Formats: sequence, structure tokens, C-alpha cells
Amino acid sequence: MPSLGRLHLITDTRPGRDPLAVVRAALTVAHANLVVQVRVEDSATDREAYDLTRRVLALCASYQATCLVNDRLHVALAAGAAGGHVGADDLPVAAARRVLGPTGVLGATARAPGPAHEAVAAGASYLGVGPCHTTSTKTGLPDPIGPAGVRAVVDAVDVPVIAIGGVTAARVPALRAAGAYGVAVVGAVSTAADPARATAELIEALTC
Ligand SMILES: Cc1ncc(COP(=O)(O)OP(=O)(O)O)c(N)n1
Ligand SMILES: Cc1ncsc1CCOP(=O)(O)O
Ligand SMILES: [Mg+2]
Repeated sequence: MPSLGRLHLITDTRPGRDPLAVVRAALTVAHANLVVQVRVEDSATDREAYDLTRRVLALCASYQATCLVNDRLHVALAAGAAGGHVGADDLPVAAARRVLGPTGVLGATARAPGPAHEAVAAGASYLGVGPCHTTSTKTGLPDPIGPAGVRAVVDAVDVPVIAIGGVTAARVPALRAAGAYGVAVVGAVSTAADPARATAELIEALTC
């Protein structure tokens, strides 16, 4: 597998957002450092998820950036994405690995060392770990684990750890110090007045 990008931009498809404009802006700054994860609302149809993924893939191709699909691995495969991301309500990691095959990029959500170890043993290529901080993007999450919680997972696995949840450029140094390989964001880029600038600040914090 080529090296994983360090900035994961998760599409924001809430009403009033323009996910493709945000992805376009982020790509002009982050290039191949960007992983775009296509995440749609649960109420979206597979056709909508597929169409958005195809459009994101077309944008990513010009920058050699990676495109993954959240939850819906059949959409990932049908659209030609590099892989997908699963959590507790999705296919189990071992089943997801069978769907994607040995070379697909497979992310799994984990919040603690035990489940993290199990996810890697079952075939996860990377882990999404959080929520690290309070987020308003997703409801129903457990309490934030903070950088110390990230460190506990990092110490338990040998795959890249992507910190998620309330991540901002200002919070990246502490997450990197805790061993995070990269970060995943929705709001920090999607709700920024200038998404390209917000992306640049995140990349700077991730690579300095
Ligand atoms: C990089 C990354 N980490 C965690 C998640 C969350 O996945 P999940 O727990 O399945 O929740 P939903 O995103 O499906 O609501 C993620 N998507 N990406
Ligand atoms: C999908 C998801 N899973 C844990 S936090 C989160 C949302 C992260 O969004 P933001 O970067 O706006 O906090
Ligand atoms: Mg999920």
C-alpha cells in the first residue's frame, strides 16, 4: 500500500454544505497528503453516495490523492475508491477485509487499546481514534479521550492512528506528540471561511 495521507478530510453533506467545493479547495493545497473520505448522511441513497464518490475520485485523480468511502464498502468497490472505513455499526473488520480484498485500504474506528488490537488483527490498515475532543458534527458519541487516549491506542498497535473529533490545527501538536500519524476532520475545513487556508494550517501542523 502506498503511504497513507496524513490529513483525512471527511465530506460534510449536511444541508447547506458544498462538499465538492471544499474537497476541491483542500486538494489544491494538500495534494497527495490528502485522503478524502466520502461520508454521506444515513438517509442518503446508495446512488447519491456513488455519484458523490465518483465526483470526488475525479478530483482526487489530478493530485494522486486517496479516496475512501465511509460505511458503504459496496459503493467503494463499485466507484473504484481505494478502500473504506468501518465502525461499530458497520461490517465487522474481518468481513470488511474480505469485501475489500487484501490490497484495499481499510480503516476501523477504535477508542481503546483492546478493540484497537483486535481491529488490526482482523485486517485494519489504519485506525480512526476518537472522539479526541468535543465535536458538534456527530451526536451520540462517548466522552472525548484526549491525547492521552490516543497515546494508549498508539502504544497498542503498529498501524497508523488517525485522530478524529474536534480536531483543529491548534490541537494537532498535542495529538502528534501522543503518536498520532494524522488527523481526520470535518468542521475544521468544511465550516472554515477559507477551506484552502484551513487545510494549509492543518498540513503545516502535521508536517512541521
Ligand atoms: C478516520 C475516521 N475515524 C472514525 C470514523 C467514525 O466511523 P464510525 O465510528 O463508523 O462512525 P460514522 O462515521 O460511520 O458515523 C470515521 N468515519 N473516520
Ligand atoms: C464521524 C466522527 N466520528 C467521531 S468524531 C466524528 C466527527 C468529526 O467531525 P469534526 O472534525 O467536525 O469534529
Ligand atoms: Mg460507520
